[in-house]
Amino acid sequence: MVFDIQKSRLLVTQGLIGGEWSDSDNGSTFTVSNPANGAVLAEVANMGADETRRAIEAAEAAFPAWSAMTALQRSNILEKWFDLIMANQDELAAILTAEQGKPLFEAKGEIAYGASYVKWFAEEARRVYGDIIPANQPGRRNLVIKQPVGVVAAITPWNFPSAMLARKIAPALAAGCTIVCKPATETPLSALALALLAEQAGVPAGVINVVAGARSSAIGGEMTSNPIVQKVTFTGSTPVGKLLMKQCADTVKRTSMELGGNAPIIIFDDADLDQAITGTLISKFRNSGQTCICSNRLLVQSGIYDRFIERLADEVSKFRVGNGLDEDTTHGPLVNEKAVNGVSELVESAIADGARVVMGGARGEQGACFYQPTILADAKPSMRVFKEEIFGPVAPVFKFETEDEAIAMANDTEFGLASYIFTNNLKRIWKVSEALEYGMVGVNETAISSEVIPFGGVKESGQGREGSKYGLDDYLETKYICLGGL
Ligand SMILES: NC(=O)c1ccc[n+]([C@@H]2O[C@H](COP(=O)([O-])OP(=O)(O)OC[C@H]3O[C@@H](n4cnc5c(N)ncnc54)[C@H](O)[C@@H]3O)[C@@H](O)[C@H]2O)c1
Ligand SMILES: O=C[C@H](O)CS(=O)(=O)O
Repeated sequence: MVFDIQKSRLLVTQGLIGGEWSDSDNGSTFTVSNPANGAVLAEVANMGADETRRAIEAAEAAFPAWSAMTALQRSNILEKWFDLIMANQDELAAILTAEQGKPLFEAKGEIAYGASYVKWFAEEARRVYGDIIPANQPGRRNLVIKQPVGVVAAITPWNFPSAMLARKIAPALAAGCTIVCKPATETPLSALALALLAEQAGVPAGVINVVAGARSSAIGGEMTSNPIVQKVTFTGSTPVGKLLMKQCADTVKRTSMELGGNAPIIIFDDADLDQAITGTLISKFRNSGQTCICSNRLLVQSGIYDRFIERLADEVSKFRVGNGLDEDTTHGPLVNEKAVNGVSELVESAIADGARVVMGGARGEQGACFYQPTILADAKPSMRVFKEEIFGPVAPVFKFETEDEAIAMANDTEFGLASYIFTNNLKRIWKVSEALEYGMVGVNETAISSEVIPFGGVKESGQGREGSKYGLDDYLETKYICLGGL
């Protein structure tokens, strides 16, 4: 059964500032619509710099009490939040699919994935240890303690509107920080629903604040310039990430950046072809190709090139593209028409440069936000689809001859987020994994994300890690205390 989100008590259209749900100062709103059919879902409070400044001040006011709580007290509240998210998984998923478009089964998976970070950091909260360093001089003790950085600002993307936010709020609160969040303009409803459940879990007023708005640069400008904000954590495109880093420089804020990708999936002649096809379907077409770790370039060794394309086309032809709220849909729309135009332009450019359309290659007939699942053969490194993040259901397949050629092709990009290799040669696994300039390498597996691993990239894919035992470091400062005169 699919929830009617208009009847959902989790459908919130106001921002959250200092524990108060409120309209924008000037009463303006912005429209959130369903990309599958253009239906208007809600009019949401269109907040800007003034509301953001008040939210930052509310987070500052809440910080002393929240950071003074014991780790166990914060942990217990995060555990309650986890329980409430999972108890409302279906309703949250329906809201997510309605505003973002992904199929319901993927949305349910995303809700559970985001919740797993809440549970993980509820546990990690209780393990923020310090050190006692052996004295290098008599009469003193060298102590190291970890303290929360303070007020955090978080800006998140539309492609995982629930999980990307949970992946930031959970470690921030676990560390003792307070936070002001700006969800993507396309998908604010998932963020607001999460904040409502956090309030019900007992997160005190001002600890979590959410300012949604179509004036992203105004909100971001306040977040990056306000001296109260000690850290900005951003997930989104590399160009916006670079802009935010520059804006943060004037007040030397700490930043965590989860940015764009251009993942290679390298399939060697000796790969298990069934495994490689399954891995490609997941890594290329999940969320209709709108994930930061989607395989953007399929590098296939010459010996299995034709067989791989044939097998992949056979599987892709089984997709059922449509409205994510229809339970038999396997792949939904792109987030908006602008995204479809971008994907279409990249495909047309590749075709003009010699790529062969094996299947798809045109806009979907289901509606303005749909693009057909597409496979392009004879793709070349000179093409835009090799250099640019496609962010759509398009699989350009490139041929290579040797291991060294594959490594060189894979690393020929300014991005460095995820990469994948399929081979059963142990020596090759080590050589290629260590040679790839990426933050993450999947070997014979592409479903590599989880709360227990350090998610993040190198080069222009970002800095910092989310999840894992490393994930709290981004929200903690290390303080050295020299205890003398002993
Ligand atoms: N590395 C990761 O974990 C990860 C995860 C998801 C998405 N992404 C990347 O995000 C991109 C797609 O998401 P997107 O289209 O939402 O990215 P985007 O950069 O356009 O927007 C991301 C967020 O930034 C906001 N924003 C845009 N301009 C801003 C400005 N000037 N000041 C402040 N905020 C601003 C948007 O409203 C949104 O909330 C892709 O490049 C994808 O690879 C990366
Ligand atoms: O799009 C980016 C997400 O981080 C992908 S994942 O859901 O974490 O794998």
